[in-house]
Amino acid sequence: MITADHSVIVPSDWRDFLALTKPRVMTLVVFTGLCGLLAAPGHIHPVIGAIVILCIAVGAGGAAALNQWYEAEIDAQMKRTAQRPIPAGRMDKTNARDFGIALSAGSVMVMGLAAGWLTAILLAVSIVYYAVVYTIWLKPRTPQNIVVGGGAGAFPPLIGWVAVTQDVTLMPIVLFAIIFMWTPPHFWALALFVKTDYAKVGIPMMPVVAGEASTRRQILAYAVLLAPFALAPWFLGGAGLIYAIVATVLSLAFIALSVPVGTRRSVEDDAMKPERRLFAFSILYLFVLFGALVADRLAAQMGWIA
Ligand code: HEM
Ligand SMILES: CC(C)=CCC/C(C)=C/CC/C(C)=C/COP(=O)(O)OP(=O)(O)O
Repeated sequence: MITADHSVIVPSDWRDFLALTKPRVMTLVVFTGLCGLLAAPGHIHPVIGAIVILCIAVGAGGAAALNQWYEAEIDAQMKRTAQRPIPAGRMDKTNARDFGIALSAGSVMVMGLAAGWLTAILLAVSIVYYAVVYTIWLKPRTPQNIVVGGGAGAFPPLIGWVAVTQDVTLMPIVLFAIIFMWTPPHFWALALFVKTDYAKVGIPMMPVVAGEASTRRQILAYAVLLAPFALAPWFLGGAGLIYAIVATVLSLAFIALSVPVGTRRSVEDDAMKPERRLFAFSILYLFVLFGALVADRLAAQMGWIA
């Protein structure tokens, strides 16, 4: 097929549609949603629970497709993103947009019918937050884009929890806050080693606008601030000792890995090892922390701990 600007589109296959949903990033989104659902007090029918998680995955995937539809031109100019289906010429932009809308609308509808409309509204808010508020409004405008926009990725555990309880209480808000505080160090560590790409396309990421030194200090500050949020489920009585121990160890490790990143003055040619290490650990951190929340809850239910 030849498009209006005379570029040739090779027909897409299912792999391209899957790539539009950013499946690797969404594994953690879905995992935190599942943990929110499993850690919530109360009971949900396993089939409904499975539908809830599927809706989070499909909704997040739809939002990611809309993000790539909107950002196709800038993705084409960045090495990291140039091979995505639209910039690589394997997907027509309109198809990507329609796919994103279908997944987003479909997931919200099914969520509403299966788990209630409060849960569906939260899913809809998170989709609009990522695809519109973050992608269209914040990302091209302010270096605080991911601080505010990161809120979108913080919704899944709240959604999973509310699907069970049908109520927004303090615990799911704390889970939201953990991911909210985690996102800046997660992303800025990466932005430090892919900075030149963002600068090229005029995205005002923190290292480009405020400079490396300031970004590094902020990474360390958020890593320290994250610790009390990570421990909050325990001191609020929503999690027990297993969680407290894991959260303490993870928080100390996260701060320890942020110190060399945050205090670094001259960056010798070492391939940004501390930054890469911190980015990789950020992902492990969230998997293990949310996993510990569920393990703690299961252990309490089994009577293994008080
Ligand atoms: C606005 C906030 C965020 C931004 C800007 C961001 C950005 C990124 C980027 C650019 C990557 C590199 C991989 C890629 O190019 O796809 C990445 C990786 C990743 N992100 Fe984030 N992220 C954000 C929030 C989150 C959230 C909330 C989660 C999940 C809770 C998450 C989970 C992951 C995972 C699991 C990876 C590794 C994917 C892989 O192995 O390739 N991110 N993130
Ligand atoms: C349920 C629901 C809707 C969840 C939303 C999940 C969410 C907001 C995840 C954020 C993670 C993500 C893909 C960031 C990429 O940022 P980017 O798009 O700026 O990165 P890019 O430069 O790779 O395009």
